[in-house]
Amino acid sequence: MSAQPEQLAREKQLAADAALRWVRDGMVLGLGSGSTAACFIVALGKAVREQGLRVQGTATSRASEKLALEAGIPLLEPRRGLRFDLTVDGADELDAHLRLVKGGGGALLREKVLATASDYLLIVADSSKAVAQLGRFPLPLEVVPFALPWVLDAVAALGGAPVLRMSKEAPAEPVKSDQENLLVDCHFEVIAEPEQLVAQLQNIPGIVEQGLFLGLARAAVVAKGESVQVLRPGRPAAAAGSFGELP
Ligand SMILES: O=C[C@H](O)[C@H](O)[C@H](O)COP(=O)(O)O
Repeated sequence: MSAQPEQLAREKQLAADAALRWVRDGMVLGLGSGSTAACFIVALGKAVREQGLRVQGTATSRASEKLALEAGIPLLEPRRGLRFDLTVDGADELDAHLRLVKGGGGALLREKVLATASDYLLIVADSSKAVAQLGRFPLPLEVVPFALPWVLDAVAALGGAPVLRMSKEAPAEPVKSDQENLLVDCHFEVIAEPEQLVAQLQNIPGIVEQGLFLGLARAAVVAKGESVQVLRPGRPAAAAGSFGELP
């Protein structure tokens, strides 16, 4: 039976709180997007305000930037040479190799930029995100508006049943990313060969970024019920309390 929304909310909080163990004084952090990353930003802000933790960060979305400012976390603008000791971010799906599907909240481009500029990407997730095989969650793409018709044709030819993401508040309007691009959700159902799919998507002009994150995550903190596990690519899960190597 799948977990109830209240249980998943509790698991997000547990994973986010556990992720604080990766943070060290003086770190430069990438701040992820979505509801689980939001729990982390709030918890981090509390540590900054109440325990004098000194960190700086850059956010992967306007929403996370606003949240971080409200939480009292000093923010850094993008600049040449800026790297992150640690980025903490959520995921829509993760497998045993810590291959990820991201972008359910539309922040995949900035998320991939920061993940790539980070020495350590830590994923925080509730139990619903850990899957045996990627693909049930529709794969998000960020697409330049002019290229949309051809991108839809090309993704359909790959078997991805593309759907333009529409606004929930204004159903006639497409969702725009922070870069004013469109978002397309591709229903593959099963992504058997993620590396091959990435290569195919990278060949389609007009796709600014796609939501498969391969070889980027170093660890994932996944909460299930009241227990928290740490997953590392291809290695057995470690229980909370034996967090193993830190960044
Ligand atoms: O674009 C959004 C991000 O990739 C999120 O990290 C992802 O959608 C997971 O979000 P949530 O923690 O709300 O499930």
